[in-house]
Amino acid sequence: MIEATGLTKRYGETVAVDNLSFSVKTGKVTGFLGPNGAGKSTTMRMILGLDTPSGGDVRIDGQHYRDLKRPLTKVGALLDAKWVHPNRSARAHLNWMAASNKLPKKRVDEVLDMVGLRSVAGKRAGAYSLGMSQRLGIAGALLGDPEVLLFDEPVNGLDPEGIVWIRTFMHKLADEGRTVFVSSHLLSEMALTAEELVVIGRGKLIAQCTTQEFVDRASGTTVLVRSPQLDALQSVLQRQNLVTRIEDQGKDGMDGKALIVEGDVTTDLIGEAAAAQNIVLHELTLKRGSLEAAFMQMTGDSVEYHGTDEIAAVTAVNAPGVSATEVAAGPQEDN
Ligand SMILES: Nc1ncnc2c1ncn2[C@@H]1O[C@H](COP(=O)(O)OP(=O)(O)OP(=O)(O)O)[C@@H](O)[C@H]1O
Repeated sequence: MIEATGLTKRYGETVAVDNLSFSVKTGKVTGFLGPNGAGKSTTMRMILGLDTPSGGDVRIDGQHYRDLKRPLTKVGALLDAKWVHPNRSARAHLNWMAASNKLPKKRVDEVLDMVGLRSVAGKRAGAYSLGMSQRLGIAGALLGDPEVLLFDEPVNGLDPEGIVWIRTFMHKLADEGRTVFVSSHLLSEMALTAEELVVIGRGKLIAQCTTQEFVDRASGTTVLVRSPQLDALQSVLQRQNLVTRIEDQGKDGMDGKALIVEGDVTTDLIGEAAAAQNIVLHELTLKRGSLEAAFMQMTGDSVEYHGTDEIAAVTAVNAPGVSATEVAAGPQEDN
């Protein structure tokens, strides 16, 4: 478990991380999301004791990184995949890491097997592709068999096969009961990889919740209905105070009119309302928002212009019954 409380980092006038509090749970993959310059790398560096906080605190299972007796056996990290001497082989690099951290040499072959690099372990690391370098970085992070793993943008620049490999590997690590904290810009990838999210903007917390909650709260769900009696159905639903609109989604000259029902409605409710009036339905589909849409909404204007009120927004986003639209919109400004 990683726990940050009021974590702050200033670089001169720049507040890179601003009173940030969050926790990262054991046995799950937690995604760390935020626009460019949001403060993700700075936060990770503070977790690892590479930067000193200007204020607040971050602990790993109750301890500061600097107080860990054998840090690599507790926390493994991949911050920069190219942080390897280019003339060293992968095996020599890992042997050096193992020796300098008093870890058993046999562990080197184990981690090489885990990341699938054993057959190329004698090659110069400088000749590795980005995907191979990422695997080597992950092997280094796993060397001490740590409970906590931090990965900064591990899928950046990888091809689809590499991305799927990393995703599957992270799930495996979490299933083994480890704490996996991973930052990424690739939101659709995070939607598949992370069960939990910590979302920040301009150094401040925007949301901490499950990925599904984030998407649902920020972009909500709508229901799409196709029916030969759309107008009649729309009248029925409007009488129930539901917000509806008719969209033409037709292609190639086909009539593609569909009724879109907004808000937190269920397909059950609409199906039953239609049945009660003997209205025929051809399609009834629940449409969930995407992580991209939710992210844009949550980190857009609210971050840019309403930064000082985000802590209130976070409290609100975690409160039941508060719509994410209200949260994302933030307080009204008096102009
Ligand atoms: N050593 C430093 N000196 C001065 N400013 C810094 C330093 N490191 C980071 N910053 C600033 O702090 C802010 C947060 O940077 P950080 O790299 O942590 O963000 P990030 O979320 O990781 O961004 P990205 O996704 O673009 O890597 C930025 O405004 C950055 O310019």
